[in-house]
Amino acid sequence: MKRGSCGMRVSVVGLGKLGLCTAACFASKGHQVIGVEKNLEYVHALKNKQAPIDEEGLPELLEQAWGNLEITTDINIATLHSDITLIIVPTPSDSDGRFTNRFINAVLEEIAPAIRSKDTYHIINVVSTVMPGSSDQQFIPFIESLTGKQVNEEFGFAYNPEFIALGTVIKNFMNPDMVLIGASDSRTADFIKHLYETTIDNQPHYNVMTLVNAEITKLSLNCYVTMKISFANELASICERVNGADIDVVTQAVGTDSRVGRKYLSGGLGFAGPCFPRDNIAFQAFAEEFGSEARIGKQVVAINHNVVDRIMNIVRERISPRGKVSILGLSYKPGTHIIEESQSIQLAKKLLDSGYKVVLSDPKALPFATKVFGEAVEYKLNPYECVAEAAGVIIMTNWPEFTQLDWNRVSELMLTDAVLMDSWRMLKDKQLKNVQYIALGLGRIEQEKLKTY
Ligand SMILES: NC(=O)C1=CN([C@@H]2O[C@H](COP(=O)(O)OP(=O)(O)OC[C@H]3O[C@@H](n4cnc5c(N)ncnc54)[C@H](O)[C@@H]3O)[C@@H](O)[C@H]2O)C=CC1
Ligand SMILES: O=C(O)[C@H]1O[C@H](OP(=O)(O)OP(=O)(O)OC[C@H]2O[C@@H](n3ccc(=O)[nH]c3=O)[C@H](O)[C@@H]2O)[C@H](O)[C@@H](O)[C@@H]1O
Repeated sequence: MKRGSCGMRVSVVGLGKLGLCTAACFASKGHQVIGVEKNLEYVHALKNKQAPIDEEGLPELLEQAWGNLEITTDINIATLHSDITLIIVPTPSDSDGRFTNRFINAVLEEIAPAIRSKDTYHIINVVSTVMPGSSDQQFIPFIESLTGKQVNEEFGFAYNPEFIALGTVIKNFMNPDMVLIGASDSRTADFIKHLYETTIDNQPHYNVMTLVNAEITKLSLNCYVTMKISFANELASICERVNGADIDVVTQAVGTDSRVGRKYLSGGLGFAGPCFPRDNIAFQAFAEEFGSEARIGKQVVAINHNVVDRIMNIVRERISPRGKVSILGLSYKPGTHIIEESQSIQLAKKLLDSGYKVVLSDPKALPFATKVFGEAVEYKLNPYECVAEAAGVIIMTNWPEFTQLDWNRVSELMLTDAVLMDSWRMLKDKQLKNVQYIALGLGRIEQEKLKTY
């Protein structure tokens, strides 16, 4: 990177799934970015112009970014040669469900000497998801004590979380619905707003507010979206009991009302992954800390857990114990290998506990599943091998690869009159022979119609 070129001077600490994409987005639009990472494997790959993580569009974006993107392990240099530091390190959940700030605090300790020595106004911008109250009660007093400097006099502080989903990180970053800026003062807020205005491709809402309101907003939005998912899943469980009912017809119509919206309203497996489940638990812990109770949140989580129980009930009703059950899809959503909180993994555990023989297939997640199950289950990359001689096949993750399978061949490979369960109704328009087809969210008459289609 040529120092002194135009653009704002930005350092990004933590070049993981979110941080690397963020650094590359800013650099690709001409900002001078210094990325700091402590994982030496990542640093080595990046210095060799390789992306160490798998994210759609990242290699191409890095090609545009390299001229403005420097990679280092030296946080001191990065802070000295930038005007704003974005902190995007993990905030794992503690056993009480609260996010821990220990990695952020470690970064604050590391950048403090450089901030202390600077005679310019430096902005510290936390992007990681944190518990409400963290900025005012912990981070700002901590920085003041480490640097001897006064917030809003000699440094600015911001909380500026992203609303992006894995697999679409770059697209979401460049085209957000909103940019959320919690800031200690207007100078800090204006700086960050300008940084986004000169980077992103659309004109989103800029929601500028106090730090604590931004912290609450981040968690609230994720909890609201999961509430929509659980609403759809509860509706799906009701539709299943009603002759002729079809969850998709209902949710698609409900979603056309602009007060509701169609996104995240598909009845299906429910939410999983590294963000939504833990955000709900953290929101409950936050409410309880302030003497309140997140009553809706508790139900959202309970309904989410119930999806696997609904599937297990159908398995127990229709497949005798010791029968072979094949699970198609293990990752928490298509396009990723991540199995954190995945309902497929929970289902496989319950099947094993109930004495079924379990075979797993997934385009990307098998190596990660082996760490969970060892030799207790069978693994088949080829879905046709996975379903052979199965008394039950359950489609869990909605990988497009599964829709494209030859389903006549699948049903021939399965035992005669075996159970085929479809969590996302991917096969509802297909002609299926010799199987008991059961789709979550479809009432009984609807299922019969499909069988004789
Ligand atoms: N991944 C996502 O799509 C989203 C993540 N978030 C939040 O962003 C934060 C980061 O998440 P991810 O990027 O997924 O985590 P990640 O684990 O993929 O990346 C974090 C990176 O920070 C590095 N790191 C930790 N301490 C460091 C230090 N002192 N100096 C330099 N590097 C350091 C780690 O080595 C790692 O590469 C979390 O709070 C997460 O909840 C929020 C929205 C979306
Ligand atoms: O705070 C975070 O870290 C991020 O968490 C989620 O991102 P992510 O977990 O990557 O994935 P999503 O694509 O949103 O999917 C989450 C889960 O919801 C499920 N889902 C989604 C949509 C739906 O209608 N139903 C449903 O069950 C998916 O199957 C998946 O398990 C949010 O979508 C991001 O806005 C947020 O920034």
